[in-house]
Amino acid sequence: MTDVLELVDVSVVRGGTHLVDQVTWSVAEGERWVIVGPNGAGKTTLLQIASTYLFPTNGTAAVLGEKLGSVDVFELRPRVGMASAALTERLPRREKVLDIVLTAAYGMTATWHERYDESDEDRALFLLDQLGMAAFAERRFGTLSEGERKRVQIARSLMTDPELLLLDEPAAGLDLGGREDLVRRLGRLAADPYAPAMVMVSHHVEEIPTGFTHVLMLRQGKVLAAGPIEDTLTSRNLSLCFGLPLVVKQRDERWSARGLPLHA
Ligand SMILES: Nc1ncnc2c1ncn2[C@@H]1O[C@H](COP(=O)(O)OP(=O)(O)OP(=O)(O)O)[C@@H](O)[C@H]1O
Repeated sequence: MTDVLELVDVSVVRGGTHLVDQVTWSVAEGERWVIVGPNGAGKTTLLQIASTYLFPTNGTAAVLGEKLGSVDVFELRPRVGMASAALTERLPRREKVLDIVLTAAYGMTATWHERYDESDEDRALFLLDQLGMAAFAERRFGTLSEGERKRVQIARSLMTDPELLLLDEPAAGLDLGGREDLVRRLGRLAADPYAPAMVMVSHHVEEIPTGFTHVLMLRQGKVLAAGPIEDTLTSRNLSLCFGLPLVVKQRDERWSARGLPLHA
C-alpha cells in the first residue's frame, strides 16, 4: 500500500511554542484514522499540514507522494477533500445547496458565472443523496440546520473525488440524533473500498464510526500512541492522553469512554 500522507519528524513552531513536536506518522491507502487528544494538542494543526495549507517548520511532510515545499499546492489541493467548521463558515449562506457542492469541482466557494457539465450536477446530486441531503438541493445553504450544513460540507469535500479525505470534528455541535445519523453515514463511507483514505479529528470516542482502522493520540503536540485502533485505543493510553483515569470500551464496533468515579 502506498502512503497518502507521510510526516517525518514534523514540528510547527509559532512564537517559540511547538504546536506539534517531532511528529512522525503515515497514512496508507485504504486506512481510516481518527485523531484524538485534548484541546490544544495540535490536531487541527496536523490537518492543516495534511490539507497543504500549512508547512512544517522542521521535518518533512509528503501529501499524496508530493513533498510540501517542492510541489505546486494548487495542483495538489483538489486531490484532498476537507470538511471543517472554519470552511463551512466561509461558504456563502445565500448559495443553493446544490451549488455549494458543485463549486468544489472548481475550487471555488461561489458560483460566479461558471458553467457546469451535466455529469458534475449528477455527481453533486449523487453525493447529496449519499449524505441524505438530496431533498435539500434547491434550498439556500443558510437555511439549513447545523447538522444539515455539516452533511452538505462532507458531500462538497467528496466532489473532486479526492484521494484523501480530512474531517475536522464533523460531529461537533450536533444533537444525539444528528450525531448518530452522521456517524452511521461516515461508517458507510469508511466501509466503501472505493472511498478515499480518511483522517477524522474527534473530541469523543463515541463519535468514531465503525470501520475506522487506526488512531493517532496526541498530547501537547507530541504523538502519545499511534496504530491499529483495537490495540491502541486502550484505557491506559486514553488516560495518559487526557491526563485523568478513563475507562474505554468497545461494543458492537462502537467506542465509549468515561472517567472513573471520584472516591471521597
Ligand atoms: N499562530 C499561533 N501562535 C501560537 N500558538 C498557536 C497558533 N496557532 C495555534 N496555536 C496554539 O497551538 C496549539 C494547537 O492548536 P490546534 O488548533 O492544532 O489544537 P487542537 O488539538 O486542534 O485543539 P482543539 O481540540 O481545541 O480544537 C494550541 O494551544 C493553540 O493555542
